[in-house]
Amino acid sequence: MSFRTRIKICGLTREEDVRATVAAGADALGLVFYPKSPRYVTPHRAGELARAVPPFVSIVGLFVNPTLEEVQQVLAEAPLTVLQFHGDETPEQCAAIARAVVRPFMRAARIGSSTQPADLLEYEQAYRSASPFFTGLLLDTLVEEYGGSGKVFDWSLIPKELAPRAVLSGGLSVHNVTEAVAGVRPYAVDISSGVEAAKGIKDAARIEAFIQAVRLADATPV
Ligand SMILES: O=C(O)c1ccccc1N[C@@H]1O[C@H](COP(=O)(O)O)[C@@H](O)[C@H]1O
Repeated sequence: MSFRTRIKICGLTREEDVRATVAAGADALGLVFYPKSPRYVTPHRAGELARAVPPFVSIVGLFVNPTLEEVQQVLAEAPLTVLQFHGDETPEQCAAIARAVVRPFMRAARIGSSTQPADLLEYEQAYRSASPFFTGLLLDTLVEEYGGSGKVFDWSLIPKELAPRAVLSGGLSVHNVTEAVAGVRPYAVDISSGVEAAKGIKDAARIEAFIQAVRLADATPV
């Protein structure tokens, strides 16, 4: 039996993109609450988009260095399943927010040329020991802006033991995701710019092709 890599499509801003993401078979969709992102949605808009999400599809709220009040404002309007911290949040800050709002969280690890595989295991351990609400690392590329860059990092830096519990992101697309999944075997993949027609505007055909490409890798023997 082959493993089914989980798939998150991030940065949705329109109902039609939510519907296309769900119809294509994604496990999760991401809403961005970082005001400087071209994919930013207000808490109210997030609530509207969430109405198009059926049961068993997770809604991930992406935050960059939020205050507890900002997260609470979103949760007052939109039923987020999981929080994604994608800034400079310490283990203690993530733990405090997650505990206060009673939500599991993922933490982005931004990987650059000087990152060592052991750094990632240490980083994961720091968040794991800080909170029972920590569910895993999301591996992204270190760039000047916080994320959504469409840039790939060196996947060989991912420790073999970390991959099955990590979310792989950063510059994924239909062109490289089969190789990424077959080579890294992550728990999940996450994509934003690679399935866009323009920033914040998703393309249904690209979402579908991306998911097919992941399933192709899932069917490839390890
Ligand atoms: O999407 C954004 O605008 C964004 C803003 C701030 C932090 C993270 C952001 N997106 C996340 O970045 C990674 C990689 O995205 P891409 O596929 O390379 O475009 C992904 O996890 C998004 O959720």
